Formats: sequence, structure tokens, C-alpha cells
Amino acid sequence: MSRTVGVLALQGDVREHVAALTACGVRAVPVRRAAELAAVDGLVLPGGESTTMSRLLGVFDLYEPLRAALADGLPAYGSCAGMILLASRILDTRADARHLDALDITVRRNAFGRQVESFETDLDLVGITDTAGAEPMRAVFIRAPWVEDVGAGVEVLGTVPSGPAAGRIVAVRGGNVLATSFHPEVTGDLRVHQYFVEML
Ligand SMILES: NC(=O)CC[C@H](N)C(=O)O
Repeated sequence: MSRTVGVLALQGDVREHVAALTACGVRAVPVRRAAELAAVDGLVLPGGESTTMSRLLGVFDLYEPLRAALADGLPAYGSCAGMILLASRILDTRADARHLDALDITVRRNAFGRQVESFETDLDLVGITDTAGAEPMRAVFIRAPWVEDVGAGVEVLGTVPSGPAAGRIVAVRGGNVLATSFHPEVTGDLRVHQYFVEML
């Protein structure tokens, strides 16, 4: 039976993730309520604005159920704002922004700074672009966070290859939780979504 993957649908790049997941052969459904959350095999937390999503998690009574589902091992993939929400520690956020503490990393919001708020680069990603003959992945960063440090048990999957931010961590996996600073849903390259579907 095909797996069902939810996309947290409070704000942000929801449709693009639903389309990418559908193209990977799973059933993709928007999630706005706890009952919908209970019916999925995995959850994508899209890019958007993390403090807004954090507030909406409270408005939709999803914060506690989602935190509990993640603590119970629900596989999750967070992109950009989604990475911020999943992190255990956040630098440069609002004091009242709640997060889900599901991935033992420290992220810095809007880390790439004003001049390069949005940029693209080619990335090599462990487990994703390292098969024979595979191309690097074109990665789109939009006012993106980077990962300042990772805890034991979190694997670094990718870093910025060159430029002022060379070496900064932008893709990680800790157990059932995957996160990228960039937006794979906007390029048509399905490899990050495929990797996540294989984690289910
Ligand atoms: N593209 C994005 O998701 C941007 C994230 C946004 N800067 C935030 O802090 O939430």
C-alpha cells in the first residue's frame, strides 16, 4: 500500500511539496489538524516564515500533538523555516517563538545575511548525490538558516561548497528527521523528497 505523507499546511510552500511528493509515488495530503496528523506516515514542514508557523501551530492546536508525534518517532523533513521549527536550539529568533525540539542542532535564522538573502549553488549531498554518475543538486536558498552546530547522532549531509559561507552546514539528518536550509520543491529535482520517502 502506498504511504501517506502529510505536508504541514499552515503557511508557506505547501502545494510545491505536495506536488513533489506525489511525483515520488506517495499519497500527499495537507495537514492542519491533529486528526489529519494522526493519519500520516511522515510529515514535511515546508519553508515559509518560522515565527508565523510557530504561532499558527498554537492557533490550530497542533503544537503539542506534533511535538508528541515527533518524540514518538514520526519521520519528518523540514525545509528552511521547517528546519528552524524542528531544531532544538535557534539563534536570532523571537523570544516567544516556539519550536519542536526534534532535531539536535542549533540553527541561525536568516544566517546568510542581507546581500545574499537568496542565492543558488550546486551541492553534494551524502546519500543523495553520491551515487555513480549523479549530478550535484542545484539548491535554492531564500532567506535561509544555516546549521551552527550538530549534536552527537546528527549526520551532516551537505555544506556550502564555496564563497563567503563555504563550509556552512545546510543539510542534516538525525534519526527519523531530515532537514535542509534550501528549497528542493522549487527546482523539480526530486532527490531530497525521494530520500525522505525512503526513510518512511
Ligand atoms: N524560505 C524560508 O523558509 C525562510 C525562513 C525564514 N527566514 C524564517 O526565519 O522563518
